[in-house]
Amino acid sequence: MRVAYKNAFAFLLVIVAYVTSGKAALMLALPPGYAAAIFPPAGIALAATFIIGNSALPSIFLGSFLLNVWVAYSASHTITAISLIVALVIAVASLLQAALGGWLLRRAIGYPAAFDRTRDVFKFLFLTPLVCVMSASVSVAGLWALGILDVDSLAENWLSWWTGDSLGIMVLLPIAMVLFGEPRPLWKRRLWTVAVPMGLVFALFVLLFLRANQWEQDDSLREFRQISEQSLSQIQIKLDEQDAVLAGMRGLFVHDPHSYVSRQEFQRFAQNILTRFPMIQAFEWAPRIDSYRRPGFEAAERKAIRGFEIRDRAANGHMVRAAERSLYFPVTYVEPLEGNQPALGFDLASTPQRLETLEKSFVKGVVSASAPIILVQAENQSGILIMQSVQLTGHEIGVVLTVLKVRDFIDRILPPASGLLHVRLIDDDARSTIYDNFASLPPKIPFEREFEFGGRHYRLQTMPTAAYLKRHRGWQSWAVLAMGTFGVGLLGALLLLGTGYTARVEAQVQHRTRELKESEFRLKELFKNLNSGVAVFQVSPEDNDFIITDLNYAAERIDKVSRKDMIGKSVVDVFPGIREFGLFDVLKRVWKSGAAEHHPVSFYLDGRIAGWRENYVYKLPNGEIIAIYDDVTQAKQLEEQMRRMAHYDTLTGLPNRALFTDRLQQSLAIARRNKSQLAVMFIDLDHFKPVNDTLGHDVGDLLLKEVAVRMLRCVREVDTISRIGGDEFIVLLSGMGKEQDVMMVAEKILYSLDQPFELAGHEIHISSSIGIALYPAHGDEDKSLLKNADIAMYFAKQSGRNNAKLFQPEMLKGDR
Ligand SMILES: Nc1nc2c(ncn2[C@@H]2O[C@H](COP(=O)(O)OP(=O)(O)OP(=O)(O)O)[C@@H](O)[C@H]2O)c(=O)[nH]1
Repeated sequence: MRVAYKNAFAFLLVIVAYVTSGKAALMLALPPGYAAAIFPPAGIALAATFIIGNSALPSIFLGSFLLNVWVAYSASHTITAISLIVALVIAVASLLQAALGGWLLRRAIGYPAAFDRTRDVFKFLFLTPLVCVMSASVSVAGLWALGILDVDSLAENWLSWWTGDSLGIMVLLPIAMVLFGEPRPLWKRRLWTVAVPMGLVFALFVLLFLRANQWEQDDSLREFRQISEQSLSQIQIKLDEQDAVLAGMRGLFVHDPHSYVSRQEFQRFAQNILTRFPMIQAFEWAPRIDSYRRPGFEAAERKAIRGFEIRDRAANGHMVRAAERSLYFPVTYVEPLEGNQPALGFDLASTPQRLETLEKSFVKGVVSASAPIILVQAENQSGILIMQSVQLTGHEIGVVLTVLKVRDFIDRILPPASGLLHVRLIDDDARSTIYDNFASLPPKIPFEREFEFGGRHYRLQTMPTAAYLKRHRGWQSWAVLAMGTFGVGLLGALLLLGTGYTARVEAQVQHRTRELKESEFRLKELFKNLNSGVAVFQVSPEDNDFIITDLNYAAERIDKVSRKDMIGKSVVDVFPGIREFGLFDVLKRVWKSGAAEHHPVSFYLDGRIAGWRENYVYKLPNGEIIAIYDDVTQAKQLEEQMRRMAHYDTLTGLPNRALFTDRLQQSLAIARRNKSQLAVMFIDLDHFKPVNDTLGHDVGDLLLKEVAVRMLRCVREVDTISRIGGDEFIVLLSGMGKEQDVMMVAEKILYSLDQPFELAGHEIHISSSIGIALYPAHGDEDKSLLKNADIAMYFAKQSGRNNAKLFQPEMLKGDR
């Protein structure tokens, strides 16, 4: 329902816009012909097929047809078959052009169309004149075939048709797009930036055109007015001559010595004048005859003219013997007789118009003209009688008159250039047109003059003929409008490009802004939720400090600070330790060089990791310095623990066997090079098991730890003691070669461990057995030395415990 309503609206709109804009444009057209400088309907039609598609074609056809019927009707006030055919031909041409144009534009540019790229606008400007070849060619050919246009004017008409259509499209299509085109948002915005400026400039050019056209028409009608004035004065001169002629004739009658002018005298006089005034149809003399004189008068005249009698015209038009009246004015003399015979004997008093003229001429005594009458001697055109009363001696009176056949009279006296104008002569008193060769009815009569003759009021109207207008056609105003319209079209193209470019840039800016916002949002979220601390710095104005400009939540958490207390503060003020940890130098270096740096900061308590931070410092393109940092203390502590577990005994903290072996091998390598000696001790606690068994494993552990402490006191720092399992320890005494020295250390250990231990409220007694092997005497590598020390320890156990035994090679044999 909505769609149907919309379609019906579009259908009607196209027709109404087509017809009204077309009529307006043709009013601007140069007469004669169809040369409208701009023909907006062509633009409306193309816009309709471009925007709506081929479904707009019926309304275009109908619009064009109605427009052309209207145009034909307003020129002639009738609708003829030929004007319908002309309208049909032009409608078909318009339809073909709109279909072709719409199809071409949709193919070349596509729809919806933004017209925002130079390429598209050029396509539009190029295709428009090409498409307009269609209607101009079909229409002009059709008008020629129908005989409306002659061959000579074909080129001129084609050109103006084509120009009008092209300019109509160039101006109207952008405006139609602004009003109805897609994409709507873009075209809507172009109302003020494209349509209004184009409309204003176009209106300006139309005003200029109208002004120029006015001047041009005034100019071109100057000759027409001159010829019209000439024609008027010619008519007046010729009429005034009638006056003179009749005065002469009257003189003939008045001054005749016998007071009687014979038929021969009249004939001689009249013939003389007729040769000088050929446009006079007849000269006549009509005396007044009272009814009592009628028989005598008729009898006398019959002597000269056979069958003469006073006559008048019957209702059927035939001349009959006049009825009895008190007086008559019978036409008695007529010159030339030939062609005027029916007038002989005709009673001028028998018709009201003639009688009225007679009376006027007698009353006023001057020449009087009759209203247009149908002559008795020439029924095919109207005539005028011009009468002059004559008073003869005595009571005799009569009239002399000339008879003018109006058409012949005017045709003869109009100037030679009169082919350039149409003339109409009106008898204002009788309200009747007595001469008319107007071809059509102009809306306004361009030349009109009133004049008086013979006591009557006449009006002369003229208008230029088609031939005149063709000769005087001025192209300046047409050129003004055509060039102006072309300029408006180009202006439109430029405005389209400009606004299209702006719209495209705006769209890009919007797109970029959205992308930036999204990216900023992501960064903000990252900044907020990142587990690492992020601090942003700016170098202080003096270049010697850094000001904190931002901190994230993680930084607040790690440094146990709040953002609002930090932002805007100097980094040195807030973190005094930053210089000490070298971080301040890092900030300075990164700020100067721009190269990112990784800077770990750690500090220890009791030889153990107490804090550890990993700092990554970068310089941002805007000069800001950003530090990303993590508190990795826990991870580092865990790492440290793991490392210790790999090399140390977890209970006593002594090196384990792996670390001991490594150190022993290193010491052996040094001893080999230095040709020095070293000693390895194997120590096993005596009676340790009962401690575990009686006091518990925990006390056993405490004892083992205390044993380690005591043993460490018995050796030098360079020596290594290792617990290798249970209650077994091994000792490396590097750089120690003399037996006595080694034995002294062994004794120290034996003594130290033999002392009672006070542990968890218990006094515990243990002792130890020690086996000793020396390098190079008892082995030259770690395994053999440890094995031999173990064997020696076995012997120490065997010999009653709490003693130390030096390895002896004999221990390998024999009983252990
Ligand atoms: N508390 C404790 N006991 C351990 C640990 N490792 C081993 N032991 C125990 O230590 C004892 C060592 O055994 P032995 O050396 O045979 O016992 P001993 O009483 O010292 O015997 P002799 O060396 O022959 O005097 C065993 O009972 C083990 O269970 C430990 O880490 N802590």
